[in-house]
Amino acid sequence: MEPIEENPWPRPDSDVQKTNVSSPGSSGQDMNNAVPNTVIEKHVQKRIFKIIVIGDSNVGKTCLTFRFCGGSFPEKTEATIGVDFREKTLEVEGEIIKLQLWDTAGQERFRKSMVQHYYRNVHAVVFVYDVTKISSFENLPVWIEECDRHNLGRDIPRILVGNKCDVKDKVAVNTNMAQKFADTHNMPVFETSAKDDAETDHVEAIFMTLAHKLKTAKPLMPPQSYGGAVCYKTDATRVVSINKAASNHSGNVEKESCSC
Ligand SMILES: Nc1nc2c(ncn2[C@@H]2O[C@H](COP(=O)(O)OP(=O)(O)OP(=O)(O)O)[C@@H](O)[C@H]2O)c(=O)[nH]1
Repeated sequence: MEPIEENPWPRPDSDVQKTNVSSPGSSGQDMNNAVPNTVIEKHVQKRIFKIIVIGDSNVGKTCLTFRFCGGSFPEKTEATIGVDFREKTLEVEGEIIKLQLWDTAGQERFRKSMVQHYYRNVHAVVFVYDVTKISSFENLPVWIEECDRHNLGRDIPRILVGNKCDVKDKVAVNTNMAQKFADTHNMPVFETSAKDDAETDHVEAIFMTLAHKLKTAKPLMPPQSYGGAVCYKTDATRVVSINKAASNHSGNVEKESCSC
């Protein structure tokens, strides 16, 4: 028997719960009396938020995103070429949302042709510096400038993360400096370590803070698709219709996507 689809638009990013419903006493061998298993697929629509993670090479962008999405510190990393994607689905105040983290290359030579793509339809930005390397902190204005150059609205949530706090004897950027900079640029600052297992919850909390901001943020974007994912417009009307579909599984949500 064909699967019953409650939502006519299966999407690569949808959560699919498969429930096998079989009749008690049925046997796969007696096909006349058997009630074959029916697979009910429930596709839960969810909002996807694109977050770009930027900062100098070697500050730990890959490790931070890996820690958040994978729950561990990668044993070995190599310089990111272009961009890597990591995703995590979260429940925020009753709504299932997906954070799509774009781990961008810090090295100029690995960024060149990709930069336009990073900045398209961004919902939030994470600036990362290395607390043990002053130059990575001093370069932050360059990264902010790059955001401005690509017309990233000032209303888009931004956070600052000082990484590698586990290397306590080599701290070159103290908390006061970081806080002052963050205040000037109107964003919260977090100091953490992707490496230290004891900081796992803290890394999680940082991204959760962002997720909360995004959930309550004012709608900005038309629906877009990229990398196989579909991102929905976050205007109030849209949110209502997505939430409704998610809660009653009626599936009658207009699917929108575009190429960008
Ligand atoms: N001690 C310590 N080392 C870290 C931490 N995070 C990352 N590293 C190390 O820093 C180096 C660079 O980490 P990556 O995550 O690859 O840095 P990146 O910012 O993604 O670098 P690019 O891809 O070149 O932009 C690696 O050797 C990591 O093991 C941390 O919290 N503490």
